[in-house]
Amino acid sequence: MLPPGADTVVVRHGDVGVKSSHVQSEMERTLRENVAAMLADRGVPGEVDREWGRILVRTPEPDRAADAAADTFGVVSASPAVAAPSNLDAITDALADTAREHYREGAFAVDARRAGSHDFDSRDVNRAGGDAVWAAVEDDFEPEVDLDDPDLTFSVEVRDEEAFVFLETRDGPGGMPLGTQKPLVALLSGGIDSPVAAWQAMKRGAPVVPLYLDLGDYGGPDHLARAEEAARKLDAYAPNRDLDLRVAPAGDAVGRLAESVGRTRMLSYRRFMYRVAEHVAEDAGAVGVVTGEAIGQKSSQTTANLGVVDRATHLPVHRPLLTWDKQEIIRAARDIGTYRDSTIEVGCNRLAPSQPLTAAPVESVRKDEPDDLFEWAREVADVVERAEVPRA
Ligand SMILES: Nc1ncnc2c1ncn2[C@@H]1O[C@H](COP(=O)(O)OP(=O)(O)OP(=O)(O)O)[C@@H](O)[C@H]1O
Repeated sequence: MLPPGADTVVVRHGDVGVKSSHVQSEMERTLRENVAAMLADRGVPGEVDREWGRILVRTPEPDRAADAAADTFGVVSASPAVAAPSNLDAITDALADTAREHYREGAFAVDARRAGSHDFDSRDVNRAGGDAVWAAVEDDFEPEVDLDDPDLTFSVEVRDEEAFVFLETRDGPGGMPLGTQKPLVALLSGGIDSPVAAWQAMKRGAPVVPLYLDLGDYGGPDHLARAEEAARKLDAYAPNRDLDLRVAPAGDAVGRLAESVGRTRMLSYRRFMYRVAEHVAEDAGAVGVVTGEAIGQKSSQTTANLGVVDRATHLPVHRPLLTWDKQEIIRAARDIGTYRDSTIEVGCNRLAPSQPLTAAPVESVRKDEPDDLFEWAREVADVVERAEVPRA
């Protein structure tokens, strides 16, 4: 619900506020750029300013602008609002106009916050605002005040020169502005988990370089399409970043592993995958790898085996979903829009041996895997290609 004459979106951010003033200022600058990029990507007109620990979007389309802001990493919430001069008369006028437009029944409250120097305080705004709302509607119905559980809350934020009146607060993803961390290579498969993991890393400010290993005969024709679709969905959260999917042709290497390695095959495959990711990271200036692995989800993801596969790379392997249950992951995938209903036959399943080891000693994994496994990884990384992902 928008107040009449709504012309601004008040955007709040969270973690940014706990940094030193220099870091905070940098982060706010990045957030401002990202909100502006999100608006531009969606064709929403607006000017984005930074003021007193808030981002303000001045826009003729506050509804769409609030949605765009609420999809931007680092944003805690966004409220489409009408701006008024910060004096009691102007604020109560805006509240009365808003009440006439939207207050039809039930109980209401006025919830004011104030910062800066004024000759009134927030209790004065609550009192005068409450009277104004009451007077605006009392000829039509009997208004009621309920400060604990109102049906409609008239919110007011008063700052030095301006005040903002709004009725709703849309939740953003929270986290930190994208670009405030160094990038990570996101291993993106055609599955449900890896896009959620990449999104989580992005939410904490790290841009991702999406990497897909094309498993050739061990994959499936729609795996690549799935990975591309996931990259496209992620790209919609980061319009000013390069989220083209990088595709590594790993079919030959995987075929050779299938022929030559037994019960530890999946671990060698994953060690190979991390090595490819490491080389791609070096080329892209990324400082780590992010995957959708979770403890115990597969035999290669036991606590013991995660340790074995980590030894293949000097880069940290980040696993945001490490402790998540599948249902939580599915819920998150639905929320962020990367969930695909139909399950695919995963290439890894075709590659998996019938009796994989759940706690393989790293020495025996190394002994059984081809000596030149990591050379294959280098060769594959050298011919990685970009699949340009058309915008969503
Ligand atoms: N072909 C691939 N290309 C890139 N990354 C992959 C590939 N296969 C697996 N991964 C990475 O390894 C992680 C664990 O692999 P696993 O076999 O459990 O994935 P999956 O079930 O195919 O897909 P997901 O984990 O995305 O649901 C994935 O979350 C992903 O980060």
